[in-house]
Amino acid sequence: MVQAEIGLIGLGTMGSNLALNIAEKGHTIAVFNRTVSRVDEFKAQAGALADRIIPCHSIEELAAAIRPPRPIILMVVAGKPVDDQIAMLRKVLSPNDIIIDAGNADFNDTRRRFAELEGTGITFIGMGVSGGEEGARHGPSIMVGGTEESWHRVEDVITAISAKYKGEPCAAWLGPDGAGHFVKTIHNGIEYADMQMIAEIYGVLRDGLGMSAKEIAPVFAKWNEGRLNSYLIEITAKVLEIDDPKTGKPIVDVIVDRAGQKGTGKWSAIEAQKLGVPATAIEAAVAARVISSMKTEREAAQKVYGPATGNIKGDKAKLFHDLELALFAGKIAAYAQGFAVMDAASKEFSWNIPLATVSKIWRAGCIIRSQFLGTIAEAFSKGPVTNLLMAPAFIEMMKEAHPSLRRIVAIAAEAGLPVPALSAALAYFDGYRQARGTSNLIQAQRDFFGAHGFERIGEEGAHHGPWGDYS
Ligand SMILES: NC(=O)C1=CN([C@@H]2O[C@H](COP(=O)(O)OP(=O)(O)OC[C@H]3O[C@@H](n4cnc5c(N)ncnc54)[C@H](OP(=O)(O)O)[C@@H]3O)[C@@H](O)[C@H]2O)C=CC1
Ligand SMILES: O=C(CO)[C@H](O)[C@H](O)COP(=O)(O)O
Repeated sequence: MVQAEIGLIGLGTMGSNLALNIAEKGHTIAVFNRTVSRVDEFKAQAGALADRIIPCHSIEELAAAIRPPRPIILMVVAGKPVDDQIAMLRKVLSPNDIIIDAGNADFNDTRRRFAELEGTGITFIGMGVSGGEEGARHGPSIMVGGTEESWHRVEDVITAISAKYKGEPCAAWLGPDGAGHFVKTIHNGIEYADMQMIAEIYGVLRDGLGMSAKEIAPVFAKWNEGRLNSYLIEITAKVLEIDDPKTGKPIVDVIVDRAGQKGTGKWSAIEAQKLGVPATAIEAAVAARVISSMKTEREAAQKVYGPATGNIKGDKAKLFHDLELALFAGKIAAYAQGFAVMDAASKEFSWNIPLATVSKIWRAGCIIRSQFLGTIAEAFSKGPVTNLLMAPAFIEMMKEAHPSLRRIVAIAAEAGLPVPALSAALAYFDGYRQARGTSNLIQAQRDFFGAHGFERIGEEGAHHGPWGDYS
């Protein structure tokens, strides 16, 4: 009987494409899916690659079809399904076999799974995969967490299936236990911020300037040729061009303005808060998706307060230039936040995440791939970076772009158009570059009502204010 070199459980969007990608790279792969009928259907649709696919109708059959030590990829919905599959696998696997959770997992779950599998002889890898359907099929960006030894055991196949940036594989070992899934989570947090800021600019163009989807599409297409060049800007231009076959209207105009979310954005915001790192653009993007889901309440509130005034006036050429730079400045702030969160987590969990490598493996394959990530990679390659806002290349870019961000946030506020992620990015930048902020007043308030104490300028130790006569 032909023995597969690798196995995969979960033939959904990502799993089926990843399995085809693996088969295409010359590996025989055994596959299993909860809904068992999908397994034969998948082989039947695999065309020329079908010979390298072994369909398995039970977990026992899957284990028997793979040559030990067995590497098995899980590509199922996050949470309990992953635990259920691991529990099933534990009954049929042997010491030295490797379970690779390639879904989007909460890194806290990944850490727990590492602990639960310790001592069983089974190796566990938590692996983030990004690139959507197309990436999984032809080359995703892959973020691996686990022991370095376990990485070397799967390195050949993982690098073979990954995207390549100028020949370099977009796959890397990023540290032990939850490091890979943490980095994938923050990738998605940044993805949320990127997408939200693009949507906010679209809102200014649509509701502030009254432009149609067809008129907005070339604006993004043009921006894609410059500093904003990225997969998300590219697909935004494409999406805005496409018509709905049912109505003939632009497809975006028939889609309900309620965004879904599966958890990674929220996990990013939660972990940033836990680590004490401001990730306000990411948080704003998560909150914006939540507000978007409150459609009925929003409709009622618009009746009470009226719609945004919109109707932005002024020099169009100057406005478009400001919009492009505002998006760029917001992007710099959001990435600065995301990388700061990863840096803090790396220190907190002693992961030693190579941030230069992270930016390098995000240059191709993943959803946030962009020209900009090349500049980030260069900044990290030159040495430690406290915050991207302080890296020389970014100082220049931010100096040029932040006045535009300021103007766009002001114009949008005046017109009543919500730009929460761009506003958060601007406030973060303004807070970060302000040598004397306003927390002296907060310290005074805290000491007044709770005797919490404060530091005095130029003096050591804790101090209290002369509140006695006033309280
Ligand atoms: N779609 C994307 O762009 C990306 C997704 N991911 C992540 O990849 C993973 C898979 O996503 P995707 O392929 O999009 O999802 P799909 O919904 O297309 O497929 C989900 C898969 O999970 C299986 N599954 C669901 N519930 C269970 C369960 N209780 N027990 C066993 N198997 C179960 C499904 O089996 P069945 O056929 O029986 O329902 C199916 O094979 C997720 O973690 C997702 O977050 C990561 C990067 C990109
Ligand atoms: O990981 C991904 C992309 O990188 C997935 O597409 C994920 O589902 C996106 O998150 P959400 O569904 O919450 O928008």
